[in-house]
Amino acid sequence: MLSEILIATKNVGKAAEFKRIFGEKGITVKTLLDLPDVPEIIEDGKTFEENALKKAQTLTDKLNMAVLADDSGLSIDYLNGQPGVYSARYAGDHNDAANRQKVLEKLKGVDDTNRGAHFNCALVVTSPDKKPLVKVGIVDGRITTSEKGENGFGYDSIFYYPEYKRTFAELTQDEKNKISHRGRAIEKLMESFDGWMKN
Ligand SMILES: O=P(O)(O)OP(=O)(O)OP(=O)(O)OC[C@H]1O[C@@H](n2cnc3c(O)ncnc32)[C@H](O)[C@@H]1O
Ligand SMILES: [Mg+2]
Repeated sequence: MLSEILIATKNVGKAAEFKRIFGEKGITVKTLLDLPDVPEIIEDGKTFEENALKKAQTLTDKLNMAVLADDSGLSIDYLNGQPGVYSARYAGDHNDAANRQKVLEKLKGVDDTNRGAHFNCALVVTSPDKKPLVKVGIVDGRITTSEKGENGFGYDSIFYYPEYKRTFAELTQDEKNKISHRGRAIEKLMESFDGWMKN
């Protein structure tokens, strides 16, 4: 059984979600926030899967251990899938508040039926001499006209989840993890993880 995993992320919000989900399974999570000397990995892939693979494989090769990477983002129908893989840097530097404002600005005056959006998450685990394990998760919602809620991170306060009639930033961490793109991808990952590790 897995007892500790390194997650190739510097994102505090993601790290918190992974810690909670894996913690419940008795798995300790380390992230790049615990390893400040690891150099920046350039995310130049065209898909979430490509980027996640690059983040995980680079660290597996460097550290010779199993690594999980998450690449995720928001795809907006009205913007033909943007910001997509550019979600982190949509408004320039990685600035969550500026990114949200840019989305709200781009959708100004667009009616409710055309505000559909999706959070995507690609998870890749790599380990020395193994084929990578890849799982994806997606959740559908729509973009609000203003920010609502204080929880979560990134685009959560402008992502409305109709089933719960709240934005992701109005959900508790447990509510979000049950239905989020990341929560769904982790669930799928856990189903195959032990078998993959043994192979
Ligand atoms: O690459 P790492 O170090 O993991 O951290 P990052 O923040 O750069 O992460 P990504 O490259 O995957 O970019 C993801 C973007 O999508 C946003 N995002 C991803 N998951 C989210 C979630 O659950 N809620 C809100 N925003 C999310 C996040 O804020 C980033 O702007
Ligand atoms: Mg990134």
